[in-house]
Amino acid sequence: MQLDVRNVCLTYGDTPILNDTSFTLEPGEHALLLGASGSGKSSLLNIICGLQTPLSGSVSLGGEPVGDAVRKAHMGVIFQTLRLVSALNVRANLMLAQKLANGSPDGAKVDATLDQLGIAHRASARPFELSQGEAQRAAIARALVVSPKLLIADEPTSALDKGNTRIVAKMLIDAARNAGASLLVATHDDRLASHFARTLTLQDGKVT
Ligand SMILES: Nc1ncnc2c1ncn2[C@@H]1O[C@H](COP(=O)(O)OP(=O)(O)OP(=O)(O)O)[C@@H](O)[C@H]1O
Repeated sequence: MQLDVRNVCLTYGDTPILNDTSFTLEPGEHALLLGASGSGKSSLLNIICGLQTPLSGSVSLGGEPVGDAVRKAHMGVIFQTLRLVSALNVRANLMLAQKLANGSPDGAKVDATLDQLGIAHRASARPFELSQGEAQRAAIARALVVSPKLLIADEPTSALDKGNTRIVAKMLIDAARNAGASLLVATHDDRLASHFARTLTLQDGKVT
């Protein structure tokens, strides 16, 4: 599904954050969204997910305007703070994501995804019992079990050292490729650029 970001503007109060920003991401394409801290990456991802409304402009996925329904049906999102549900173990977090996406949990897919990401042995653990790396992989698994057409990750490697940064970047790229999903990863970490064929830069409110 093509992601189409069209002439998006956003301000917080009088402060301009996004200034007539446009780009497209083709089906299956992988891109890095690079920008300094505070440049507006998370705000732009929130708008792309339909969690935040821009001042003007539009975002569509596969020709449909984004919103709750499109996000739940077609997007897997890995938030900067992961946002795993602390009352549920890892496996139940993934099942819940499937229920919210299309109402029908698929235990076999959940188990296969945990296995693929190397955390099947932590399926019964609650989020606070996980290491940072395990929690990150659990969040990636949760984004993947809904069979997304677009996988979005916000600063997925901010807490990681160089070795683990490379591992997580490769994990996201492989996972998106296996799922046939497009991938958009936002980061201020330009070390990730070497892993991506395309880099979008967010600067002064514009993506270039
Ligand atoms: N809800 C909000 N109300 C007012 N200002 C906000 C709000 N959310 C973000 N901002 C401000 O807008 C700017 C862009 O924030 P945003 O989180 O989108 O940037 P970012 O590029 O993701 O930053 P980081 O890499 O540090 O996470 C920052 O100056 C931030 O303080």
